[in-house]
Amino acid sequence: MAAITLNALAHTYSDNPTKPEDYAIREMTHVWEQGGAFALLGPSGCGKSTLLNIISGLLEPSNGEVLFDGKRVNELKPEERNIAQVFQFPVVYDTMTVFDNLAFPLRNIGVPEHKIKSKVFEVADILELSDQLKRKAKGLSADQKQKVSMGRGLVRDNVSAILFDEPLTVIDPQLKWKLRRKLKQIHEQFNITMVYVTHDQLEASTFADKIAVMYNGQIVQFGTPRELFEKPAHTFVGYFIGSPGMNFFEVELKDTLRFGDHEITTSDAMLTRLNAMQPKKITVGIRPEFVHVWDGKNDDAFKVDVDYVEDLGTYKILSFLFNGQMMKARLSEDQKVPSGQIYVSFPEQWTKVYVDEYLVEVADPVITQSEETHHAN
Ligand SMILES: Nc1ncnc2c1ncn2[C@@H]1O[C@H](COP(=O)(O)OP(=O)(O)OP(=O)(O)O)[C@@H](O)[C@H]1O
Repeated sequence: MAAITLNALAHTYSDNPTKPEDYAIREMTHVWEQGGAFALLGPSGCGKSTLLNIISGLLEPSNGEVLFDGKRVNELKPEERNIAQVFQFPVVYDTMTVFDNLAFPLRNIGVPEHKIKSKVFEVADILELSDQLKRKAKGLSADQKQKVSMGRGLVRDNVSAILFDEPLTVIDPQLKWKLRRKLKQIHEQFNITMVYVTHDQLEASTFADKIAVMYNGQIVQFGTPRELFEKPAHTFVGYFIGSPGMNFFEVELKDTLRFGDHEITTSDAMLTRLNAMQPKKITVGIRPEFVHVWDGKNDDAFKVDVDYVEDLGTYKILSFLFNGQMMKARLSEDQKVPSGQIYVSFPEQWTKVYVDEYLVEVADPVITQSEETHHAN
């Protein structure tokens, strides 16, 4: 088991890289702590597989270091890194039995046969493969084959980490949740560092304690599913996480934040910070879940036009035009379905401000004891 550190790591497939876009992995420093269950989440082509292959040693990075428990492993071959990797498509030897498939990594390193037997039985039991051990792998279903692939990673005692590269792609939807639960159980039982690559936010948040969101070769946020939802550190996280994603609109800084004729409420501390930054582009984001839709007229709220309401069973998505821009609000099942002109507001706590796509944060105002007493009264 190991902590995996990526130190000033970068990778390009180009022979002559000249600009950031030439890099599949842009320089990053990142730590996967020992024993954690992590997900690496991002759209197709953002660099997930490249990063995983660098960790496992299948690919040599152009720059930077990979460290396991603080020890540089760049020069170690994949088989010397004690990393198990489970790919999209199961890697099994069809002509061998399930037992022999599971025993393979142990036989390779000369483990005595009696030890192999007990280890294979233990892992087969966890993966619910005990009654399949004598079968040839060829006849197994895709999910059983994928379990054998995972099992091959788990039989070795000294495995530092298990890397999963979209392991459920070929699994039937109704079996996916079962395998996912199994992975979670294995993580709890073995306390192994696990990194799970996916482009599916549901898969990421059901598996991982912490998710690294990757975009254009960079990890733009590393946080719990809740942090990614409540406090997206980058506009891409706001857009990619959530269904539908965050509403964004570009504002101007003129004493206050303005979107057309509308003033967007924000703190004085935020305005001071923004004035100091002199940003070229300021974007405001609010999640549909946090847009407040008023039942009736409210002079403190924005007057907007309803475009349409989509009924999704247990909730509804209201689309409305705000200063000519389409935005969305999530309505609960029992909420009245509005039409025509309605009033919405954006609670300040959930209204996030981004400069150059990154979240701008200001410290919460310090409340002194006397103020607290005053508020309490
Ligand atoms: N062998 C290669 N040679 C050249 N470019 C490559 C190679 N492998 C990947 N790339 C490029 O590097 C970038 C990152 O690809 P990578 O496969 O790591 O992304 P990914 O997030 O895993 O995508 P996917 O989910 O589609 O597998 C992409 O632009 C891709 O085209």
